[in-house]
Formats: sequence, C-alpha cells, structure tokens
Amino acid sequence: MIERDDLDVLLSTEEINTRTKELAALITEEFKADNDLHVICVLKGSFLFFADLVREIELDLTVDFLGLSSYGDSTESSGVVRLTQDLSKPIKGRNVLIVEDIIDTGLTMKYLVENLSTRGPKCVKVCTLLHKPDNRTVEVQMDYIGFEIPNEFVIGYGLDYAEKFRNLPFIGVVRKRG
Ligand SMILES: O=P(O)(O)OC[C@H]1O[C@H](OP(=O)(O)OP(=O)(O)O)[C@H](O)[C@@H]1O
Ligand code: HPA
Ligand SMILES: [Mg+2]
Repeated sequence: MIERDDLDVLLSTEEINTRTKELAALITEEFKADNDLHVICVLKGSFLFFADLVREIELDLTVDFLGLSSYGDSTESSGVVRLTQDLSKPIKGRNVLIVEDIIDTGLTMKYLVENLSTRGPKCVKVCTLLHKPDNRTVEVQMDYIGFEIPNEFVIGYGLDYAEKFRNLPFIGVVRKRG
C-alpha cells in the first residue's frame, strides 16, 4: 500500500503551471486562425490538467468528456482499453484536441485517435502532460507534450494508484528505499 509520506515530488505545482501556460500559448497560436477548437478531456486522469489548460487557452472553445480505462487498480496496463463513457455530441467537421494526463504504453491514445478519426473531424490533435518514452510499446500521435518522464509509476494531479491520490497538487513518485 502506498501512503502520501512514501512519495517524492517529481514535478511541482509551479513547474506544472508554468508548462501548462506554455502549452496553452502554442495551442492558441495554432487554432486562432480558425477560431474553432473542441477540447476533449479523457476521464478520469486528465480532469485537473484539462481544467487548468483550457483556462489558459485564449479561444472561444467548446469542451466534451470521454472515459477510458485500462489500468484498474494495477500499476500495469491490462492491454485492453475500455470505453467507460462516450462523448455527448458528434465531432464531425470540428478541430479536436484530445487532452490526456499521460501517454505510457501508448495503447489508450492509439485507441482514442483511431476511434475519433472515424467520426469525421476536421483534424485531431493530441496534448499530453506526461510522456514515458521508455515504456511505450506502440507508435502514437503526440502534438503537444508537457514533460518526458522516467519509466516509473507516477501519482497525483489526476493520476491515481487504485483510484487514490488524484487530488494531490503535484506529480509524485514512490520513494526508492535505502
Ligand atoms: O498509455 P497507456 O499505457 O495506455 O496509459 C495511459 C492511460 O492510463 C491511465 O488511465 P487509466 O486506465 O488508469 O484510467 P483513469 O484515467 O480513470 O485512471 C491514464 O489516465 C491514461 O488514460
Ligand atoms: O504512471 C502512471 N501512473 C498512474 N496512472 C497511470 N496510467 C498509466 N501510467 C500511469
Ligand atoms: Mg488510472
């Protein structure tokens, strides 16, 4: 069982906020000519990053929410991505931006980009706060990356261990013993 006191800070609230503002500025720049952006929050993990990111994007955007699950209470992917909640509206003709907390094996994002691409959007772009290059097993589209991180299970700022710790304001890793 992991406890709060077992965690080291990998990325502080301040580091996350600074990078989020940089990503939002890049996204604003890319979509300002069209002035159309539909931002999708991948539940549950990306709820905090999504909320902070959209507040920094200076466009009249719209939002929607979708749920995907493949880890359950484990620290390893089951390999099977399950749609737990679908979007509330069609995305045909829209500029779609998927917002994720982490691309780890890449299986979730591969599934999602393929799924949304069949629905006729004008474009699909991907923004992820974290990327673990050393654990990725499939090729995945990534347009905006917050941080590349080591191959360790991370917790906090939306990311859970057995559904807990999502409310931590920073990204933590379990402290190595000794
Ligand atoms: O690149 P992958 O190896 O597929 O891992 C990334 C996905 O795993 C986590 O979701 P999880 O299945 O834990 O659901 P949750 O967001 O509800 O915690 C995370 O939020 C990503 O969606
Ligand atoms: O490192 C992780 N932490 C929490 N949830 C995750 N889902 C994929 N990778 C991770
Ligand atoms: Mg999870």
